[in-house]
Amino acid sequence: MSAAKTYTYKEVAEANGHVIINDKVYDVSEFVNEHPGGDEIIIELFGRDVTQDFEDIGHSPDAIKTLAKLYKGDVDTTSEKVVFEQEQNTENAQPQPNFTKIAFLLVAVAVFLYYRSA
Ligand code: HEM
Repeated sequence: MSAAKTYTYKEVAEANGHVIINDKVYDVSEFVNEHPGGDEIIIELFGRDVTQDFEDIGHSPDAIKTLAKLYKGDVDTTSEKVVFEQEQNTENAQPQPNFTKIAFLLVAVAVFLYYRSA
C-alpha cells in the first residue's frame, strides 16, 4: 500500500481499466474477466466513478474484499472532472422512470392476452 499513488480524474479516465469507488482508484482490467456480474457492465464504465453503480447492486463483503486487492491509489478530488458523454445524456434524461409508458405497456399486454384467449 505504500506505493499508493494520487491520480487526477483525467489520469483515471486515460488509464486502462481503472475505476473510482469512494474516491479510491482500482485497477479492474484483469478482474473484469472474473466478475460474477459480467465483464461488459464494468468495461463500459472504465475510467469513471462507479461508486453509485457498485453500491446500487449491494455488493457483498466478499466483493469489497476483492476490491481492496485491486486498490491502486486515491483520486485527487480537486483535479478537474472528466465529463463522459453517456453521463451527460443520463443527466439530461428524465429523472423519473416514465410511469405513463409503463402503464400503457401493461394495458397493451393485458389487451393482447385478452384477445388471444378469446
Ligand atoms: C469494480 C469493482 C467490482 C468488484 C470487485 C465486484 C465484485 C463482484 C462480486 C464478488 C460479485 C458477486 C456477488 C457479491 O459477492 O456481491 C458481483 C456481482 C455483481 N456485480 Fe460487481 N463488482 C464490481 C463492480 C461492479 C460494477 C461497477 C457493477 C455495475 C455497474 C457491478 C455489477 C454487478 C452485478 C449486476 C452483480 C450481480 C450478479 C448476479 O447476482 O447475478 N459490479 N460483483
